Amino acid sequence: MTIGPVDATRVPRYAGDATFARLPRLADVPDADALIWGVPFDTGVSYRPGARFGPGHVRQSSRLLRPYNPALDAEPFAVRQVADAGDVGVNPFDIAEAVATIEAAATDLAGTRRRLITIGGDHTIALPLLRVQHRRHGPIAVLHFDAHLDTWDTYFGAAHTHGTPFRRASEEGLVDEEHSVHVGIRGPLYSRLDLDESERLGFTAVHARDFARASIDDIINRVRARLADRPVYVSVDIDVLDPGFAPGTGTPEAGGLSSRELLEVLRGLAGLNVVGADVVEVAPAYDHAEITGIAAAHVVYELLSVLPQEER
Ligand SMILES: N=C(N)NCCCC(=O)O
Ligand SMILES: [Zn+2]
Ligand SMILES: [Zn+2]
Repeated sequence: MTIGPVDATRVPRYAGDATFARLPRLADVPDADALIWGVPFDTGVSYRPGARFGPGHVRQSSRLLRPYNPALDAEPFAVRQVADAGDVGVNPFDIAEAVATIEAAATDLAGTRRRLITIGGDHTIALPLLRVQHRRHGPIAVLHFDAHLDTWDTYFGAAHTHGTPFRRASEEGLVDEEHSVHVGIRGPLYSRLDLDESERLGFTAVHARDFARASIDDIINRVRARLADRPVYVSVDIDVLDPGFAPGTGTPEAGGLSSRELLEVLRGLAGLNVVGADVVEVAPAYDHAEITGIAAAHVVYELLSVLPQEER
């Protein structure tokens, strides 16, 4: 038996602590197979700040989630123990120190077998999270949902920013270069070389405009063929969604995915070896009516729903 969320038929959803989905805290369970935790860090942003408030906002927006997922016939909180591990305290004034702190905290939390779903924070945090996965699994098939490539080199000379984590990860050998893919890419680039560079670093791309022509099943097939049977890390930048579906983010780009499209592609990952995930770039100051927070909460819920069953 797992300890699940607070029962919403007994305690109204709006009452009490906002852990993710009203799940127990890590300290309140004997052990956990999967953890939701927050990394409130946004010193790596190039435009609108505020993703440091993402974890609290996504938790607040997750109060309405229910235990049964009909789309996958799944009970994500019953088949494994899921707990909320709270937030890590990171230095907002020193990016290198923050990256090291995140790596150490993720290593501790993951232990030898727990799967981590991390709520950001800006996209800088994907680098230390991928280092932890690489130590456990070797090169990782990265499934990266984003409007942006995030394979740029530096900003103002800074190597660790939210536009550069996947270049650093590829340079460090963390990325399985035969099995990684961006989904949702769109918008103006600095140069046509940006796309070539991203391919050289190991990423193919499903562009946002492909969703206008291909079916969701075609897209899922393309993604699954690329990921094959490798350990998969899923990094979801909420700006992969159209600004109409996710206004609360720092670098919005027109012409993105609908929430329905993103959730369907995530459901299409069932059966793959998803070893961990993050959901980043939720900046509540630009959100309205929790639109972005609710989308992010559902993304986390679908990710939990496709995690492989643990052997306990
Ligand atoms: N990772 C996110 N959300 N954005 C990267 C944008 C980098 C730029 O300002 O060109
Ligand atoms: Zn982005
Ligand atoms: Zn990003």
